[in-house]
Amino acid sequence: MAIVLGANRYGKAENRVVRIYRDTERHEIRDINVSSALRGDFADAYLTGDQSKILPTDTQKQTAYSFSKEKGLTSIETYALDLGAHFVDSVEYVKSARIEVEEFEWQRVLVNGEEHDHTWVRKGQETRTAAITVTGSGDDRTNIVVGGFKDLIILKSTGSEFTGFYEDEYTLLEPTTDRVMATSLVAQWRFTTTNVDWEPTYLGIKKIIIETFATLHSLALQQTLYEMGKAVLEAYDFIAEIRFSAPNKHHFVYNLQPFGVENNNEVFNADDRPYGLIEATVIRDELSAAPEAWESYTGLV
Ligand SMILES: O=c1[nH]c(=O)c2[nH]c(=O)[nH]c2[nH]1
Repeated sequence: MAIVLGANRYGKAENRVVRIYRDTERHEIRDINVSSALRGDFADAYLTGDQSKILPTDTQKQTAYSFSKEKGLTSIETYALDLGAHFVDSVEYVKSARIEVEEFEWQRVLVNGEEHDHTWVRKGQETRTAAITVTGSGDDRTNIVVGGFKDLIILKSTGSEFTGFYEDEYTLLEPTTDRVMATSLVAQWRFTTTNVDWEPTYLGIKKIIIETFATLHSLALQQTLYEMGKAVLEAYDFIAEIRFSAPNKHHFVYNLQPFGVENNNEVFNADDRPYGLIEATVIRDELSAAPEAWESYTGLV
């Protein structure tokens, strides 16, 4: 019985294209995960290793990024149709193209009740957390409460820079005065009392953190964390300390120059790893530490 090549297709999976429309003060964002797969006259590549009919998956990737600017990314259906038609129409060996797109939705943050021009949180709620430690009884009773949240995904498309950093012989990073800054924020704060109106306090702290992220012209994620913590401690005298863990979700400007396409901070590759991980505690220095407050049991909180 003969052995033959059956169904086959190939392409580039999961290109993380972020397109910012920034022609006016009020930016728009489209954030997608796009994959392309081609079927056609590709048997030679499998059977003999002849690649002469193969449009590289790298080329498919470049096209996905460039089309977000050349054709625009205002609806994923049109974008996907444009991309698919391009592969089928321009490469004679391609008989069909499948384009799959996931779109991540973002919601504008409110600052003083008004929609912000260039800061969003990812749709889908963050997870609220609490960890308490009760020790002793009667007059010896202590209650330590830590509130917080995790997975608050927040992004600003301008108002962030990173310059003037220490450089050595391995430094390649170029300074930038205008970049996308995004993180999946974890924040935890320790209360000095249990006499707290928990619900409005949670909402109030979250609001301060989001508003500070949006409005502070950031010189680094480090500075943003400190200013967010400081603002929370200034607003709530019963918070002793706040801790942040913030992965720097890098958005690298995609190089479209080889295709003669201008990219003025409009098309980004949202890289998932490696990521910078910036952590900080902001604390009132007159208060004693409470190390047991931070001894995680599950690792979840
Ligand atoms: O806000 C930042 N802090 C850093 O420490 C850092 N390092 C880096 O490469 N990019 C950034 N961004």
